[in-house]
Amino acid sequence: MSHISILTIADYTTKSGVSLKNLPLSYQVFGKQLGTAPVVLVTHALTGNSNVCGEKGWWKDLIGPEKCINSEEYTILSFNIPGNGYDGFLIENYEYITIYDVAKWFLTGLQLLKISKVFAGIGGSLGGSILWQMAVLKPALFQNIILIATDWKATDWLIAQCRVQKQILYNSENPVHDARVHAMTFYRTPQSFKQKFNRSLNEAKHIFNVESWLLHHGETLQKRFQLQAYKLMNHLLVTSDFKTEEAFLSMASKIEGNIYLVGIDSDGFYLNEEIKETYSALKPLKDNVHFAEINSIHGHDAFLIEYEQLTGILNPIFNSELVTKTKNYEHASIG
Ligand SMILES: CC(=O)SCCNC(=O)CCNC(=O)[C@H](O)C(C)(C)COP(=O)(O)OP(=O)(O)OC[C@H]1O[C@@H](n2cnc3c(N)ncnc32)[C@H](O)[C@@H]1OP(=O)(O)O
Repeated sequence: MSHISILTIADYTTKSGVSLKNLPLSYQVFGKQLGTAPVVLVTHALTGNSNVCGEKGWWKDLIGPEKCINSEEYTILSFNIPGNGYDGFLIENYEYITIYDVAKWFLTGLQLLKISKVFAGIGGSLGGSILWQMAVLKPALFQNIILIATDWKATDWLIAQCRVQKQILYNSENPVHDARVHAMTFYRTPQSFKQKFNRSLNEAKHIFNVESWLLHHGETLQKRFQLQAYKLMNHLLVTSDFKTEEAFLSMASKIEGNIYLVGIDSDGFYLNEEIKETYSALKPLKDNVHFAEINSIHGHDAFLIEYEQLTGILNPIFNSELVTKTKNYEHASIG
Protein backbone atom coordinates (compact mmCIF):
# COMPACT_ATOMS: atom_id res chain seq x y z
CA MET A 1 0.00 0.00 0.00
CA SER A 2 1.56 3.27 -1.14
CA HIS A 3 0.98 6.45 0.80
CA ILE A 4 0.93 9.99 -0.58
CA SER A 5 4.15 11.94 -0.02
CA ILE A 6 4.46 15.68 -0.54
CA LEU A 7 7.36 17.69 -1.97
CA THR A 8 7.49 21.47 -1.88
CA ILE A 9 8.43 23.62 -4.85
CA ALA A 10 9.78 26.63 -2.97
CA ASP A 11 9.78 29.23 -5.72
CA TYR A 12 8.25 29.09 -9.17
CA THR A 13 7.28 31.69 -11.74
CA THR A 14 4.70 30.51 -14.27
CA LYS A 15 5.29 31.05 -17.96
CA SER A 16 2.70 33.82 -17.74
CA GLY A 17 4.78 35.55 -15.04
CA VAL A 18 2.89 34.74 -11.82
CA SER A 19 5.14 34.00 -8.87
CA LEU A 20 4.21 31.03 -6.65
CA LYS A 21 5.77 30.14 -3.30
CA ASN A 22 5.80 26.75 -1.59
CA LEU A 23 3.69 24.86 -4.09
CA PRO A 24 2.88 21.34 -2.82
CA LEU A 25 3.60 18.52 -5.26
CA SER A 26 2.30 15.19 -4.03
CA TYR A 27 3.19 11.77 -5.39
CA GLN A 28 2.96 8.04 -4.84
CA VAL A 29 5.51 5.31 -5.43
CA PHE A 30 4.58 1.68 -6.11
CA GLY A 31 6.66 -1.43 -6.61
CA LYS A 32 10.41 -1.29 -6.12
CA GLN A 33 11.83 1.36 -3.86
CA LEU A 34 13.16 4.52 -5.50
CA GLY A 35 16.80 4.11 -6.47
CA THR A 36 16.66 0.31 -6.76
CA ALA A 37 15.02 -0.21 -10.17
CA PRO A 38 14.24 1.57 -13.44
CA VAL A 39 11.63 4.29 -12.99
CA VAL A 40 8.31 4.35 -14.82
CA LEU A 41 6.62 7.73 -14.57
CA VAL A 42 2.84 7.65 -15.05
CA THR A 43 1.09 10.95 -15.73
CA HIS A 44 -2.61 10.94 -14.93
CA ALA A 45 -5.52 12.18 -17.04
CA LEU A 46 -8.33 14.65 -16.37
CA THR A 47 -10.03 13.22 -13.29
CA GLY A 48 -7.25 10.80 -12.36
CA ASN A 49 -4.71 10.92 -9.58
CA SER A 50 -1.44 9.40 -8.38
CA ASN A 51 -3.11 6.14 -7.32
CA VAL A 52 -2.26 4.30 -10.50
CA CYS A 53 -2.17 0.75 -9.20
CA GLY A 54 -3.22 0.59 -5.57
CA GLU A 55 -6.39 -1.23 -4.54
CA LYS A 56 -8.55 1.33 -6.36
CA GLY A 57 -5.81 2.33 -8.81
CA TRP A 58 -7.17 3.53 -12.14
CA TRP A 59 -4.59 1.57 -14.19
CA LYS A 60 -4.35 -1.47 -11.91
CA ASP A 61 -5.18 -3.80 -14.81
CA LEU A 62 -2.04 -2.61 -16.59
CA ILE A 63 0.38 -1.90 -13.75
CA GLY A 64 1.06 -4.02 -10.69
CA PRO A 65 2.63 -7.27 -9.55
CA GLU A 66 3.04 -9.51 -12.62
CA LYS A 67 1.06 -7.10 -14.78
CA CYS A 68 2.33 -5.77 -18.11
CA ILE A 69 4.19 -3.01 -16.26
CA ASN A 70 5.43 -5.24 -13.51
CA SER A 71 5.79 -3.45 -10.18
CA GLU A 72 8.09 -6.27 -9.04
CA GLU A 73 10.62 -5.05 -11.62
CA TYR A 74 10.04 -1.33 -11.83
CA THR A 75 9.61 1.67 -9.55
CA ILE A 76 6.27 3.21 -10.49
CA LEU A 77 6.05 6.92 -9.75
CA SER A 78 3.10 9.23 -10.27
CA PHE A 79 2.62 12.88 -9.31
CA ASN A 80 -0.76 14.47 -8.68
CA ILE A 81 -1.32 17.47 -10.91
CA PRO A 82 -1.26 20.23 -8.26
CA GLY A 83 -4.85 21.39 -7.81
CA ASN A 84 -6.51 18.05 -8.60
CA GLY A 85 -7.70 18.08 -4.98
CA TYR A 86 -6.61 14.50 -4.35
CA ASP A 87 -4.06 15.65 -1.73
CA GLY A 88 -6.37 18.35 -0.33
CA PHE A 89 -4.76 21.12 -2.37
CA LEU A 90 -6.88 23.25 -4.75
CA ILE A 91 -5.91 26.22 -6.91
CA GLU A 92 -8.47 29.01 -6.74
CA ASN A 93 -7.22 31.24 -9.55
CA TYR A 94 -6.08 28.80 -12.23
CA GLU A 95 -6.35 30.69 -15.53
CA TYR A 96 -2.62 31.55 -15.63
CA ILE A 97 -1.47 27.91 -15.33
CA THR A 98 -0.67 25.85 -18.43
CA ILE A 99 0.49 22.35 -19.31
CA TYR A 100 3.98 23.86 -19.63
CA ASP A 101 3.90 24.80 -15.93
CA VAL A 102 2.66 21.35 -14.89
CA ALA A 103 5.50 19.77 -16.90
CA LYS A 104 8.01 22.06 -15.18
CA TRP A 105 6.59 21.08 -11.76
CA PHE A 106 6.90 17.37 -12.56
CA LEU A 107 10.48 17.91 -13.77
CA THR A 108 11.27 19.73 -10.52
CA GLY A 109 9.69 16.83 -8.64
CA LEU A 110 12.01 14.37 -10.38
CA GLN A 111 14.97 16.58 -9.54
CA LEU A 112 13.94 16.75 -5.87
CA LEU A 113 13.68 12.95 -5.85
CA LYS A 114 17.15 12.80 -7.48
CA ILE A 115 15.90 10.95 -10.56
CA SER A 116 18.01 11.93 -13.55
CA LYS A 117 16.90 9.20 -15.96
CA VAL A 118 13.43 7.73 -16.46
CA PHE A 119 13.09 4.33 -18.13
CA ALA A 120 9.59 5.13 -19.42
CA GLY A 121 7.07 7.93 -19.20
CA ILE A 122 3.55 6.79 -19.97
CA GLY A 123 0.30 8.73 -20.02
CA GLY A 124 -3.07 8.90 -21.73
CA SER A 125 -5.11 11.93 -22.74
CA LEU A 126 -4.20 15.01 -20.65
CA GLY A 127 -1.42 12.93 -19.05
CA GLY A 128 0.11 12.35 -22.47
CA SER A 129 0.08 16.08 -23.32
CA ILE A 130 2.03 16.74 -20.12
CA LEU A 131 4.55 14.05 -21.12
CA TRP A 132 5.07 15.63 -24.55
CA GLN A 133 5.93 18.88 -22.85
CA MET A 134 8.26 17.23 -20.32
CA ALA A 135 10.16 15.35 -23.02
CA VAL A 136 10.60 18.49 -25.11
CA LEU A 137 11.86 20.43 -22.10
CA LYS A 138 14.30 17.66 -21.18
CA PRO A 139 15.09 15.66 -24.34
CA ALA A 140 17.54 13.25 -22.63
CA LEU A 141 15.32 12.39 -19.65
CA PHE A 142 13.22 9.51 -21.00
CA GLN A 143 14.49 6.29 -22.48
CA ASN A 144 10.95 5.68 -23.78
CA ILE A 145 7.85 7.85 -23.87
CA ILE A 146 4.46 6.32 -24.51
CA LEU A 147 1.75 8.76 -25.49
CA ILE A 148 -1.71 7.21 -25.58
CA ALA A 149 -4.83 8.81 -27.07
CA THR A 150 -3.26 12.22 -26.77
CA ASP A 151 -1.80 15.09 -28.76
CA TRP A 152 0.78 17.85 -28.43
CA LYS A 153 -1.91 20.37 -29.38
CA ALA A 154 -5.54 21.10 -28.60
CA THR A 155 -7.54 20.75 -31.83
CA ASP A 156 -10.51 22.99 -32.57
CA TRP A 157 -12.74 20.00 -31.84
CA LEU A 158 -11.18 19.48 -28.41
CA ILE A 159 -11.33 23.21 -27.63
CA ALA A 160 -15.02 23.20 -28.56
CA GLN A 161 -15.77 20.28 -26.20
CA CYS A 162 -13.85 21.98 -23.40
CA ARG A 163 -15.84 25.18 -23.99
CA VAL A 164 -19.10 23.26 -23.56
CA GLN A 165 -17.65 21.68 -20.42
CA LYS A 166 -16.71 25.15 -19.13
CA GLN A 167 -20.20 26.51 -19.80
CA ILE A 168 -21.62 23.65 -17.75
CA LEU A 169 -19.03 24.04 -14.96
CA TYR A 170 -19.87 27.73 -14.58
CA ASN A 171 -23.61 27.73 -15.20
CA SER A 172 -25.11 24.48 -13.97
CA GLU A 173 -26.62 23.90 -10.54
CA ASN A 174 -24.84 20.53 -10.39
CA PRO A 175 -21.71 21.43 -12.34
CA VAL A 176 -19.46 18.41 -11.76
CA HIS A 177 -22.34 15.98 -12.23
CA ASP A 178 -23.63 17.59 -15.40
CA ALA A 179 -20.20 18.16 -16.92
CA ARG A 180 -19.41 14.47 -16.43
CA VAL A 181 -22.70 13.42 -18.01
CA HIS A 182 -21.80 15.46 -21.09
CA ALA A 183 -18.16 14.29 -21.11
CA MET A 184 -19.11 10.59 -21.01
CA THR A 185 -20.83 11.03 -24.39
CA PHE A 186 -17.65 12.16 -26.14
CA TYR A 187 -15.43 9.68 -24.28
CA ARG A 188 -17.51 6.91 -25.95
CA THR A 189 -19.16 6.32 -29.33
CA PRO A 190 -22.67 5.57 -30.65
CA GLN A 191 -21.52 1.98 -31.41
CA SER A 192 -20.30 1.51 -27.83
CA PHE A 193 -23.67 2.64 -26.43
CA LYS A 194 -25.54 0.41 -28.86
CA GLN A 195 -23.50 -2.64 -27.84
CA LYS A 196 -23.84 -1.83 -24.14
CA PHE A 197 -27.49 -0.75 -23.90
CA ASN A 198 -29.33 -1.46 -27.16
CA ARG A 199 -32.22 0.87 -26.20
CA SER A 200 -32.90 -1.14 -23.04
CA LEU A 201 -34.96 0.38 -20.24
CA ASN A 202 -34.12 0.83 -16.61
CA GLU A 203 -37.49 -0.31 -15.31
CA ALA A 204 -37.00 1.01 -11.78
CA LYS A 205 -36.13 4.52 -12.91
CA HIS A 206 -38.41 4.67 -15.96
CA ILE A 207 -35.57 5.91 -18.14
CA PHE A 208 -33.31 4.30 -20.71
CA ASN A 209 -30.28 2.43 -19.41
CA VAL A 210 -27.95 4.73 -21.29
CA GLU A 211 -29.47 7.61 -19.31
CA SER A 212 -29.17 5.91 -15.94
CA TRP A 213 -25.55 4.99 -16.82
CA LEU A 214 -24.74 8.63 -17.63
CA LEU A 215 -26.39 9.79 -14.40
CA HIS A 216 -24.48 7.11 -12.46
CA HIS A 217 -21.16 8.42 -13.80
CA GLY A 218 -22.25 11.98 -13.00
CA GLU A 219 -23.09 11.04 -9.42
CA THR A 220 -19.91 9.01 -8.96
CA LEU A 221 -17.66 11.85 -10.07
CA GLN A 222 -19.57 14.41 -8.01
CA LYS A 223 -18.78 12.33 -4.92
CA ARG A 224 -15.06 12.10 -5.60
CA PHE A 225 -14.00 15.20 -7.54
CA GLN A 226 -14.19 18.87 -6.63
CA LEU A 227 -15.52 21.63 -8.86
CA GLN A 228 -12.38 23.76 -8.62
CA ALA A 229 -10.24 20.79 -9.60
CA TYR A 230 -12.44 20.02 -12.62
CA LYS A 231 -12.29 23.66 -13.77
CA LEU A 232 -8.49 23.59 -13.63
CA MET A 233 -8.16 20.25 -15.46
CA ASN A 234 -10.62 21.29 -18.17
CA HIS A 235 -8.65 24.51 -18.61
CA LEU A 236 -5.31 22.65 -18.84
CA LEU A 237 -6.55 20.56 -21.77
CA VAL A 238 -6.53 23.60 -24.07
CA THR A 239 -3.19 25.07 -22.97
CA SER A 240 -0.56 23.14 -24.90
CA ASP A 241 2.20 25.58 -25.64
CA PHE A 242 3.98 24.75 -28.92
CA LYS A 243 2.26 27.38 -31.07
CA THR A 244 2.95 25.89 -34.52
CA GLU A 245 3.47 22.38 -35.87
CA GLU A 246 6.84 23.46 -37.23
CA ALA A 247 7.98 24.63 -33.80
CA PHE A 248 6.71 21.43 -32.20
CA LEU A 249 8.41 19.15 -34.74
CA SER A 250 11.70 20.94 -34.38
CA MET A 251 11.59 20.47 -30.58
CA ALA A 252 10.19 16.92 -30.64
CA SER A 253 12.85 15.72 -33.09
CA LYS A 254 15.46 16.44 -30.40
CA ILE A 255 13.88 14.00 -27.92
CA GLU A 256 16.50 11.27 -27.55
CA GLY A 257 14.42 8.30 -26.34
CA ASN A 258 12.01 6.08 -28.24
CA ILE A 259 8.65 7.71 -28.86
CA TYR A 260 5.59 5.46 -29.03
CA LEU A 261 2.38 7.07 -30.25
CA VAL A 262 -0.76 5.06 -29.57
CA GLY A 263 -4.05 6.07 -31.16
CA ILE A 264 -7.55 4.64 -30.78
CA ASP A 265 -9.32 4.15 -34.10
CA SER A 266 -12.70 5.29 -32.71
CA ASP A 267 -11.47 8.12 -30.47
CA GLY A 268 -13.80 11.10 -30.83
CA PHE A 269 -11.82 13.35 -28.50
CA TYR A 270 -8.13 12.98 -29.39
CA LEU A 271 -8.62 11.97 -33.00
CA ASN A 272 -6.58 9.07 -34.35
CA GLU A 273 -5.91 10.85 -37.65
CA GLU A 274 -4.26 13.74 -35.78
CA ILE A 275 -1.96 11.26 -34.00
CA LYS A 276 -1.13 9.58 -37.31
CA GLU A 277 -0.34 13.00 -38.80
CA THR A 278 2.10 13.70 -35.98
CA TYR A 279 3.71 10.31 -36.57
CA SER A 280 4.04 10.90 -40.32
CA ALA A 281 5.53 14.35 -39.79
CA LEU A 282 7.96 13.24 -37.06
CA LYS A 283 9.11 9.96 -38.61
CA PRO A 284 11.33 11.55 -41.30
CA LEU A 285 13.04 13.63 -38.59
CA LYS A 286 13.59 10.90 -36.04
CA ASP A 287 14.28 7.17 -36.43
CA ASN A 288 12.95 5.88 -33.15
CA VAL A 289 9.35 6.99 -33.36
CA HIS A 290 6.65 4.34 -33.58
CA PHE A 291 2.87 4.24 -34.00
CA ALA A 292 0.41 1.63 -32.77
CA GLU A 293 -3.35 1.55 -32.91
CA ILE A 294 -5.97 0.24 -30.52
CA ASN A 295 -9.04 -1.07 -32.35
CA SER A 296 -12.10 -0.54 -30.25
CA ILE A 297 -15.69 0.60 -30.46
CA HIS A 298 -15.36 2.37 -27.10
CA GLY A 299 -13.76 5.61 -28.26
CA HIS A 300 -11.48 7.67 -26.03
CA ASP A 301 -12.23 5.52 -22.97
CA ALA A 302 -10.57 2.54 -24.71
CA PHE A 303 -7.28 3.41 -23.00
CA LEU A 304 -9.04 2.46 -19.74
CA ILE A 305 -10.81 -0.59 -21.18
CA GLU A 306 -8.77 -2.41 -23.87
CA TYR A 307 -6.10 -3.93 -21.62
CA GLU A 308 -5.35 -6.94 -23.82
CA GLN A 309 -4.44 -4.70 -26.75
CA LEU A 310 -2.53 -2.27 -24.54
CA THR A 311 -0.56 -5.15 -23.07
CA GLY A 312 0.26 -6.40 -26.56
CA ILE A 313 1.55 -2.96 -27.55
CA LEU A 314 3.51 -2.37 -24.34
CA ASN A 315 5.00 -5.84 -23.76
CA PRO A 316 7.93 -5.32 -26.16
CA ILE A 317 8.79 -2.09 -24.34
CA PHE A 318 8.58 -3.39 -20.78
CA ASN A 319 9.15 -7.13 -21.00
CA SER A 320 11.43 -8.12 -23.86
CA GLU A 321 14.88 -9.59 -23.22
CA LEU A 322 16.52 -6.73 -25.02
CA VAL A 323 14.75 -4.31 -22.70
CA THR A 324 15.89 -6.23 -19.64
CA LYS A 325 19.51 -5.70 -20.64
CA THR A 326 18.94 -2.00 -21.19
CA LYS A 327 17.15 -1.78 -17.87
CA ASN A 328 20.14 -3.20 -16.01
CA TYR A 329 22.35 -0.64 -17.65
CA GLU A 330 19.94 2.10 -16.67
CA HIS A 331 20.19 1.19 -12.97
CA ALA A 332 23.46 3.04 -12.90
CA SER A 333 21.86 6.33 -13.90
CA ILE A 334 19.28 6.47 -11.14
CA GLY A 335 20.45 8.98 -8.59
C1 LIG B 1 -9.80 14.05 -20.93
C2 LIG B 1 -8.85 13.17 -20.23
O1 LIG B 1 -7.80 13.61 -19.88
S1 LIG B 1 -9.24 11.53 -19.89
C3 LIG B 1 -10.90 11.23 -19.93
C4 LIG B 1 -11.27 10.89 -18.64
N1 LIG B 1 -11.93 9.62 -18.74
C5 LIG B 1 -12.37 9.13 -17.65
O2 LIG B 1 -12.29 9.75 -16.62
C6 LIG B 1 -12.99 7.78 -17.74
C7 LIG B 1 -14.45 7.83 -17.68
N2 LIG B 1 -14.91 6.48 -17.88
C8 LIG B 1 -15.07 5.64 -16.87
O3 LIG B 1 -14.96 5.99 -15.71
C9 LIG B 1 -15.42 4.22 -17.27
O4 LIG B 1 -16.33 3.77 -16.37
C10 LIG B 1 -14.24 3.26 -17.33
C11 LIG B 1 -13.54 3.55 -18.64
C12 LIG B 1 -13.26 3.44 -16.19
C13 LIG B 1 -14.69 1.78 -17.25
O5 LIG B 1 -15.60 1.49 -18.28
P1 LIG B 1 -16.52 0.14 -18.25
O6 LIG B 1 -15.67 -1.02 -17.88
O7 LIG B 1 -17.23 0.11 -19.56
O8 LIG B 1 -17.51 0.39 -17.06
P2 LIG B 1 -18.80 1.33 -17.03
O9 LIG B 1 -18.51 2.64 -17.65
O10 LIG B 1 -20.02 0.60 -17.51
O11 LIG B 1 -18.93 1.60 -15.48
C14 LIG B 1 -19.33 0.62 -14.58
C15 LIG B 1 -20.27 1.26 -13.59
O12 LIG B 1 -21.46 1.68 -14.27
C16 LIG B 1 -22.58 1.10 -13.62
N3 LIG B 1 -23.60 0.88 -14.62
C17 LIG B 1 -23.53 0.06 -15.69
N4 LIG B 1 -24.68 0.14 -16.38
C18 LIG B 1 -25.48 0.99 -15.73
C19 LIG B 1 -26.80 1.47 -15.94
N5 LIG B 1 -27.53 1.07 -16.99
N6 LIG B 1 -27.31 2.36 -15.08
C20 LIG B 1 -26.59 2.78 -14.01
N7 LIG B 1 -25.34 2.36 -13.75
C21 LIG B 1 -24.79 1.48 -14.61
C22 LIG B 1 -22.04 -0.17 -13.02
O13 LIG B 1 -22.87 -0.62 -11.96
C23 LIG B 1 -20.68 0.26 -12.52
O14 LIG B 1 -20.83 1.00 -11.32
P3 LIG B 1 -19.62 1.16 -10.26
O15 LIG B 1 -18.40 1.64 -11.05
O16 LIG B 1 -20.12 2.20 -9.30
O17 LIG B 1 -19.39 -0.18 -9.68
